[in-house]
Amino acid sequence: MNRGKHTIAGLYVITDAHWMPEPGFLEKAEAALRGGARILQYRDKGDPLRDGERRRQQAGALRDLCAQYDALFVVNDDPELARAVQAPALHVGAEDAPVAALRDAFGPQLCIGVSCYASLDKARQAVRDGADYVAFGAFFPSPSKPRATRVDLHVLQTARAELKMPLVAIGGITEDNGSQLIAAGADALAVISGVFAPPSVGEVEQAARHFAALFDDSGNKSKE
Ligand SMILES: Cc1ncc(COP(=O)(O)OP(=O)(O)O)c(N)n1
Ligand SMILES: Cc1ncsc1CCOP(=O)(O)O
Ligand SMILES: [Mg+2]
Repeated sequence: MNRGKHTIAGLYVITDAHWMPEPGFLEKAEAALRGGARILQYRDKGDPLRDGERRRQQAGALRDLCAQYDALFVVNDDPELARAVQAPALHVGAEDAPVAALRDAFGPQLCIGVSCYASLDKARQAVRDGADYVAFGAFFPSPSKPRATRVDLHVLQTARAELKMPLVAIGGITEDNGSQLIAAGADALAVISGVFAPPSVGEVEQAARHFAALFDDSGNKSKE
């Protein structure tokens, strides 16, 4: 499905300050885009007030990078930051602003993604409230968020059968286990450590390339 000119499909990478320390943060992000990531989320768990300037700088740089690679840029959690850098997309979860209020405040142009964990009811509500995609997970143990709710594959299969909405899978996704999520109905795989844990930009690009190839092998789901 499209929001503007972007399709919610393919490799969806999420930044992480632990795996992407400065210096080198932007270089790793660009390596993932070079490797074929179609969506990039800026996820920074710093304090929006204390770290505001750094967050605006990093988000602005990532927005420009995504435009250069024709990838969708997503801000996590923070509607003010999304507005400040004119991000085309925002991702929210249970502790963040409600989708209906965001849709009212931002209008139809903003792409809004919603975390639904293991809950089909949350996904149904998100669809009613105007979400553009829903995310389920964690499907596997996550090195980046070890306490994340675990989700069974059948939740994704049921969502696929019921919802006419792009589905994103997240949590402990690797080059080895990703294809079963695509087979179960995921349109996009959201990945942190599987792409960004390797120390060098060359390895990050290579990891992204391997994830992106999972979509080519499964009927070109990443293409229109
Ligand atoms: C694509 C995607 N899916 C899920 C999440 C998790 O969102 P949330 O539950 O709000 O947790 P935090 O990421 O904010 O810690 C996500 N960010 N992206
Ligand atoms: C933000 C988030 N929400 C559920 S799992 C997760 C982290 C995913 O990171 P990784 O790909 O390293 O498991
Ligand atoms: Mg959140």
